Amino acid sequence: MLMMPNLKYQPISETLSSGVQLVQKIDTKNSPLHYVQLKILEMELNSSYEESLAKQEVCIVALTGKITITDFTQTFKKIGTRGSVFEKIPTDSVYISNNQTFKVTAESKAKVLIAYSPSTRQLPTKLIAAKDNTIEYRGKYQNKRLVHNILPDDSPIANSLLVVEVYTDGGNWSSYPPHKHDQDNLPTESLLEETYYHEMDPPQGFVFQRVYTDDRSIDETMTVECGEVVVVPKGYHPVSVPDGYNSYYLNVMAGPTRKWQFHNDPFHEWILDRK
Ligand SMILES: O=C(O)C[C@@H](O)[C@H](O)C(=O)CO
Repeated sequence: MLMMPNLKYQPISETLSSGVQLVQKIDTKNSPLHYVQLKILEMELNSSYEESLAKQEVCIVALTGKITITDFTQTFKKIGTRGSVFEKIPTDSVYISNNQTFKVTAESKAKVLIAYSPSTRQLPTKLIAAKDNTIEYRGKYQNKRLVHNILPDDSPIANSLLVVEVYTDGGNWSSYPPHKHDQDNLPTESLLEETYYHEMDPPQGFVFQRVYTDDRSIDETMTVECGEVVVVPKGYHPVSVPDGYNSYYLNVMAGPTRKWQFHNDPFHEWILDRK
């Protein structure tokens, strides 16, 4: 019998050092993913987190609060723009390439997301300022969403990582109509694994996320609560948001080629053609 992989991760609470809590950790050991890894840290004022990278690049996102990030050559002081992700304004991030050491220091209470992907080609460290995020309004009817592109596939900053924030208001659907990107078959489709870090406003809210493949070897419909992560090793991955609650999620994607070329589920693609 085929075992369905674990796709949903509840928050954890692991003290890494004084004032630094690890609240999410997705890696190749606890998930079915090979290209995407993730850590989320909750940091108290003046606490710090240091890590030496091997063959991985990172994108460090100041989800909330102010932080200083250094790779010990360049330092980006007091970056981060918001007290809550639901202020719906872009934030600052920093890209750091493989084989480097970085340190994050909290200049206020802060929540920090670190996205990882395998990398062996050194690239310059870069600040991805809030003002450099491209903002997109996608969809119509109950399929509207707001997108902040932090590391889109036309950005030359990273080797593999793609990072995007998506806001979906109550009563709407996003990552919809359902699409997938699990075939390394460009220009038709790219292979990108994906993670969803979810928050809801107000925080007692929930969303539904389905992950399914054409052959239904994966077909999971999950109730997802604030702070949880859903991983998408393959398959379609739509999200629906109940009335009264607004949804935020941050997607990290990576795969063998840094191109987001998705394939819509042909049964539901007609949704796009409505007048
Ligand atoms: O447009 C959306 O609804 C967001 C999705 O595209 C999301 O970023 C994703 O599924 C990427 O594959």
